[in-house]
Amino acid sequence: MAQQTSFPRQDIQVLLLEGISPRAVEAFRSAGYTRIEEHAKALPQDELKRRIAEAHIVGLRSRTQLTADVLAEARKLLAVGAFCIGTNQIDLSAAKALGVPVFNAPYSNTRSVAELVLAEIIMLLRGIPARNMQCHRHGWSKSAGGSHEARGKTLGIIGYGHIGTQLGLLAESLGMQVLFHDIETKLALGNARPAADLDDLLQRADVVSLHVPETPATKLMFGSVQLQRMKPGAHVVNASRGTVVDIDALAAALHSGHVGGAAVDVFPVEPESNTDRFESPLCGIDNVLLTPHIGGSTLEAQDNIGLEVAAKLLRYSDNGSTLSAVNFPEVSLPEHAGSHRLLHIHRNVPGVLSAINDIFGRRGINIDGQYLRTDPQLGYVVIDVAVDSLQSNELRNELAAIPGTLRTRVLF
Ligand SMILES: NC(=O)C1=CN([C@@H]2O[C@H](COP(=O)(O)OP(=O)(O)OC[C@H]3O[C@@H](n4cnc5c(N)ncnc54)[C@H](O)[C@@H]3O)[C@@H](O)[C@H]2O)C=CC1
Ligand SMILES: O=C(O)CCC(=O)C(=O)O
Repeated sequence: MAQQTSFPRQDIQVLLLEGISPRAVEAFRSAGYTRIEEHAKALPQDELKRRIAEAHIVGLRSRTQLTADVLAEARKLLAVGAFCIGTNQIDLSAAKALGVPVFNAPYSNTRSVAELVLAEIIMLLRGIPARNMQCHRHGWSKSAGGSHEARGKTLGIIGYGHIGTQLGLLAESLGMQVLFHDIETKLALGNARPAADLDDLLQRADVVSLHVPETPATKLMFGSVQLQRMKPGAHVVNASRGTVVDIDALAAALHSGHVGGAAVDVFPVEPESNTDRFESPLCGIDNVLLTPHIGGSTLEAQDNIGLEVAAKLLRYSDNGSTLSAVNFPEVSLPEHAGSHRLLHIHRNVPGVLSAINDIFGRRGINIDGQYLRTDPQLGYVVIDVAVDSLQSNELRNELAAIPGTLRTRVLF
């Protein structure tokens, strides 16, 4: 049976996990949403299943694993907000098959990551991680050995998207030469140049920085073969995803001295909470800067993300708009003052649209506005009609009975 979910805002349960910015909470409250449950960290999977069963809107960051298994429990779920850039922690296809759009913040922490990486590049080129450790151990090694200016060095960026391009511009302002490699053809900003291929980049870069998403193609894309192709003594930065780099191979290349240093923010296995122990083969290697997945963790970025993703969730919940959803046909909708708005999400099979229109035709109801977007799997139809609440509920019941329907909703 298709899900039917239409109710007042104060009945909508919002579940916010992983310490999402108070700006998001304020946004929900000022829009009239009062049932907001906040958690400072990710929930264990069993607890998550119990909590998500009650939730209409879920907000998470990178730790919560929204698997198909968990989503199967989410019977009331309307939408998911990833309060970050990456959405690899969410089974997007499973969410889509349930008729649940997922929204994220594709730019709000871009600058924070780029700034951190830029700082790390300077630190690595100066050999600061090891010198810092020596001083902590009461050592003193005042020497220029292995210490270099960033000016004139070559930065190789793998994944020239939002973060990669920002980083490239910042690095150029230091006088670095920027080379990049991407699977897509990208407009080179500033004086950046595309490398002939990944090997070409690896052979020429003094620092290699990874900025690709986690996909099947990027999993372990950076292993012993790629590390060996790097210039001896060159540095590696990974602030993308922990699965992209073979961390054991990186540890071996650091121990052998072939890689000069590394800065790593993301790990194949990350602690679930700040009280859990962090383990990595990179622990204890002096010339490695380790950070606890905080590339995007600045107050500025978190506030911006809180506002951006909350606004997208509210717009979908109040207005039906799916603009910038990452797994859903995108519909940008006007306001619907004076009419009831019926939302119909269905599997994209033949006959659904004519079945929808038949319902209104049979009842002699004039449609004020109709919006339709489909992709190969899913159809999303929005219908504005000037009817009363009784009629809109009857219409919704009829719409929900159409074969292939996933979810229906009425917005008043
Ligand atoms: N450490 C942290 O706290 C943060 C980490 N991230 C990670 O950084 C990643 C990149 O973020 P954005 O730049 O905003 O993403 P983006 O989507 O703008 O850029 C990614 C680029 O990688 C390219 N790409 C994809 N597969 C590739 C491959 N196999 N080889 C070469 N290039 C490939 C894409 O074509 C695209 O240009 C995110 O997906 C996320 O996983 C993002 C924000 C914060
Ligand atoms: O801040 C977070 O929890 C995750 C940041 C991140 O990795 C992302 O935005 O993709």
